[in-house]
Amino acid sequence: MSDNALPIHGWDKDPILTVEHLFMRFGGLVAVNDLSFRVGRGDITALIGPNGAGKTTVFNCITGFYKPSEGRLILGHGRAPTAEELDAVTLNGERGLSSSDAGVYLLERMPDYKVSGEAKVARTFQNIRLFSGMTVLENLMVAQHNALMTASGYSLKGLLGLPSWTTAQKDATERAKYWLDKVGLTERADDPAGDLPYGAQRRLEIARAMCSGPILLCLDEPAAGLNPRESLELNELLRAIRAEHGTSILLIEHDMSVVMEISDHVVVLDYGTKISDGTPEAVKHDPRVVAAYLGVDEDAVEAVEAVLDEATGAQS
Ligand SMILES: Nc1ncnc2c1ncn2[C@@H]1O[C@H](COP(=O)(O)OP(=O)(O)OP(=O)(O)O)[C@@H](O)[C@H]1O
Repeated sequence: MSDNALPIHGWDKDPILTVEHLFMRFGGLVAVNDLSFRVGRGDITALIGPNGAGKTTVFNCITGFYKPSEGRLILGHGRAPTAEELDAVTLNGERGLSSSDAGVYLLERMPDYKVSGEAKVARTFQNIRLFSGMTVLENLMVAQHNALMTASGYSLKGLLGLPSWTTAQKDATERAKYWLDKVGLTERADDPAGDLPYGAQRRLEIARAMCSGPILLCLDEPAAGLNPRESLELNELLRAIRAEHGTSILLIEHDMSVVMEISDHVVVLDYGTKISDGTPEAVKHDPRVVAAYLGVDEDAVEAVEAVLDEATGAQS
């Protein structure tokens, strides 16, 4: 490579998700403005930016809660789709195309339940959305409701107690127990989810998302409201999900220490427009990023400067 050549990043070589020219308009407000970026397969990618930058709107477009005004959202199962496969799906008006070793899905054409069920993209929300009156274990079983309904032939096989149904039910229970253990909540399995402390509810939300077997996990501010010890545990959990399950992770996060600590790739938005895209190291030294945060308020200025100083000090 010559000195002038730009490095080729993993997210460019093997993207699991490619966001192309995404626009989202609410009346006259352009919340997302011609946004393009890639999420690398097996990477932890952070989407950051000041309040109101458009991060949650991007998540809502990716996960089928909003239909984008314009743009293409390409998800590749197994490997990045070839140009021919992509053209075939785009031109024939289909939502997706799958073969034995790969699949390509155009998420902007899919409703939310198909984004989770078929494209295998799971998400958590900025405000916790558990079924607080149900037990911790029941929350994880409900997450697998669609798969269980399919296995039960929409009740008939379940009523008859056919083997395919009993096996599916056993698998769902095992999966729920596995994730309870992973997030350290086995002891609380029979307690109402609403009785858990805040940090445990956040972990349960991640466990619930993982029970649907996603290939891409989208987390909206997973560290919000966590104390420093819980933040460290969250970092470990996300690393384990990536390492042991190969799940790619896209997260929105305001906590810069979490972002800089665990991300492979950071994309920065301001007023709906991408202002920076690169490694955490490159992004944190990008003057456009610092300026965007400095433009928010004094608390943000101090927070950004403190993280920059700490990160720079740690390296020198
Ligand atoms: N359903 C909606 N209708 C109208 N405007 C909306 C809607 N959803 C979001 N917006 C607007 O779009 C812009 C981006 O909002 P969004 O919630 O995506 O930002 P954000 O970066 O996630 O902010 P935060 O960090 O505060 O959560 C804001 O101006 C917001 O008011």
